[in-house]
Amino acid sequence: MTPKDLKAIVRTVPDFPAPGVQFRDITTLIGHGVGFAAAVGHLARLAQAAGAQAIAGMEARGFIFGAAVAVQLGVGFIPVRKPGKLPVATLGVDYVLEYGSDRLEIDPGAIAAGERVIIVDDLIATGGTALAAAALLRKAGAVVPTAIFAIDLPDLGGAAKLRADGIAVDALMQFPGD
Ligand SMILES: O=P(O)(O)OC[C@H]1O[C@H](OP(=O)(O)OP(=O)(O)O)[C@H](O)[C@@H]1O
Ligand SMILES: Nc1ncnc2[nH]cnc12
Repeated sequence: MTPKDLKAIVRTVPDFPAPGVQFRDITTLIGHGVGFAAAVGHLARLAQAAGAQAIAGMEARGFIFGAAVAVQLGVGFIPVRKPGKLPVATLGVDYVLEYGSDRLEIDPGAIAAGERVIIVDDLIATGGTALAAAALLRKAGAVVPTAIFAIDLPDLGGAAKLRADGIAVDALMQFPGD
């Protein structure tokens, strides 16, 4: 299936989780066996082209795509977690979302110095989550050249912010758009 076919499977839910937000829901995409496999295949090709030595994914939706991509490439997966979940001393950062704020944490021991880590997530909106993840991974010694998303919401400016921070951005589809 092409990225355009995949876009037709993503569900849009208006006014969730707050009035005015068009929620781009991947539940319908990952529930479609052929579509999910195709999405992971496209993301894995992009991550391989970026020279992935490891994949990092953000809890929770980033785990779905990131872990699948890591398995497909035969590289390790680094979980970027919501607060209080990791059983070791963590590196953490607070960040702002399209509809709230949160905190991300990683185990710094999960990253080898100079390792080329590619970020994979379901969606980029304001870029707050991906920038926070990149900052954490870099602090732990990783090189973060590229971030890859199933969905980009370019009007919210996240991809542009990542590029300004020196991170290449790839996505399978954009909303709104063709
Ligand atoms: O570019 P941003 O404005 O930071 O938004 C994108 C992030 O928002 C969503 O996660 P969310 O924090 O809603 O958590 P979830 O994966 O647990 O649903 C999505 O999965 C991205 O990680
Ligand atoms: N509009 C949106 N749809 C789905 N997930 C999101 N995360 C941040 N903004 C989002």
